[in-house]
Amino acid sequence: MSAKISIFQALVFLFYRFILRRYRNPKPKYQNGPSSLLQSDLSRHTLIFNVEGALLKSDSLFPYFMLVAFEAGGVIRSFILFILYPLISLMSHEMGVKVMVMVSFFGVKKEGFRAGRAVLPKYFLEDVGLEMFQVLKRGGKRIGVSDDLPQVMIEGFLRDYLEIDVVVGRKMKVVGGYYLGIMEDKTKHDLVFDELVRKERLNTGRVIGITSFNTSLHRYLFSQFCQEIYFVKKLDKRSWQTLPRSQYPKPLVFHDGRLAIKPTLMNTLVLFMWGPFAAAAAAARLFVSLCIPYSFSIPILSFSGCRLTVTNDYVSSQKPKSSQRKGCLFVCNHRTLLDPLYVAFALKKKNIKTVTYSLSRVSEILAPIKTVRLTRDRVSDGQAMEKLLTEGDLVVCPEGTTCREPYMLRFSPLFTEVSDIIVPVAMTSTVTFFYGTTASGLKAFDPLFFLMDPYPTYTIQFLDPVSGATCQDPDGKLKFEVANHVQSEIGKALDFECTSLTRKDKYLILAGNNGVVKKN
Ligand SMILES: O=P(O)(O)OC[C@H](O)CO
Repeated sequence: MSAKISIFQALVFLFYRFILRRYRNPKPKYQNGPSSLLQSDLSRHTLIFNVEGALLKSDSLFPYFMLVAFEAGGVIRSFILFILYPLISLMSHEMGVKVMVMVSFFGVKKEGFRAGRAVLPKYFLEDVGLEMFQVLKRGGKRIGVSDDLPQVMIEGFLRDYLEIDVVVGRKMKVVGGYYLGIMEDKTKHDLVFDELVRKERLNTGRVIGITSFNTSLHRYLFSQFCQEIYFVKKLDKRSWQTLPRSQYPKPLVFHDGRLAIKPTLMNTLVLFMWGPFAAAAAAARLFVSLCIPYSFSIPILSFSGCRLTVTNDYVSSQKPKSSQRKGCLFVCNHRTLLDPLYVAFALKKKNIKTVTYSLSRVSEILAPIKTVRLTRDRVSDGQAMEKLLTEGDLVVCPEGTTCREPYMLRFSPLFTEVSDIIVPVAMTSTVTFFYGTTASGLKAFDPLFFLMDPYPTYTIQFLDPVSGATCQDPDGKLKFEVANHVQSEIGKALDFECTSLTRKDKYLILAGNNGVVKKN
């Protein structure tokens, strides 16, 4: 009998152990760096990683909150965040984050908040550690969790650009459509995370956690549900390389925001110190370019920091006889609204005209060359361009909108029908502090921001002329072929990738509208 009981007891014990193993959390295996995962097959595993602790290389969240403060709140708000930083750095990590969230988000309209999708992805991508990215790429399912960053700041970057399946950031409290500047309670956040990981555990059974030593909350939660936990040390991060642009899962073609520099503490200090000089520089440069003849203004502007390099000068004698009666049609890729003006500088000609689409009234008034608005009606726009060509040289940017990155948007083919000779112009423009373009901001400030930069730089390359599509084109294909050819010639000259993206695509991503400008 006693033998029978002991067999029964052993069976119960075995069963109990089986149940325990299956349904209770086994002790997780703690590992040091996640690099050993590079050798394992993770395709059936779920990887849960801490965004700020294990994916981003930098230790400071200040630049990201500064971007929100500057782009969504304005200069004064960003200045407040900057002067509060010494105090913030004396606070506990949690309190510091709370203050940064409050300063950057308080009173910002939820509906109009686009920085998370349009501005931050560029800066987050430039901060991703290559080693960690390679580990994540191997995972079957990837879950990104943040203990400190609001969901609205990380969701766009993680989902749209890194293709992370689930993102769990901190939710923000909203009253009357405006952010209160307070994140939801941590315990609520923990519950969401807890629930998610529990489900994941039941679905896949194999959950690996990757976090850092600093995130106490996730250390506890990760240990509850993950079979293996990997810890990233600050020292590991320092040796990580940055994810190169060529390995971005989705290319970063468009981004918005005025700041062209990551606002680290030091960069922000420099930006605020440059502020008063920036306003003076913009005013002086504007005056010089409007009121002084090119022969004098060009050297003065270059002395003030505006740089223009013309490679492969355009020789007007290249112009063939057939177009002698007309002006020359210059077709360029579009970097800023000042492209046509820089073509005029390069040619040292003031009598040059351009057609525009979404130029603000202020920019039209300030423009030292004649600008004519397009209507997006093929016939009347074509006639307007032909008329302008009879008056002299014309600059056209057929992308219809600017692009900051090394990509070119689709070339609208209308320009091919108005001239039998086209001069492609390859342009690049670089800035140090401020972008002179915007999709969702005030376009009237575009030229000012460009001129406020310490070294606004342009490089212009005149390419060999190509024939237009003014001759017989029965099936209407020629104009597209010519437009694509001009695009690819410019692309080759600049080493830019040609895309079929349009103005509409850009505005949908950055501003949530289709980029159509209201007639006024
Ligand atoms: O970048 P966008 O859309 O403001 O385009 C600027 C162009 O100069 C419009 O004609």
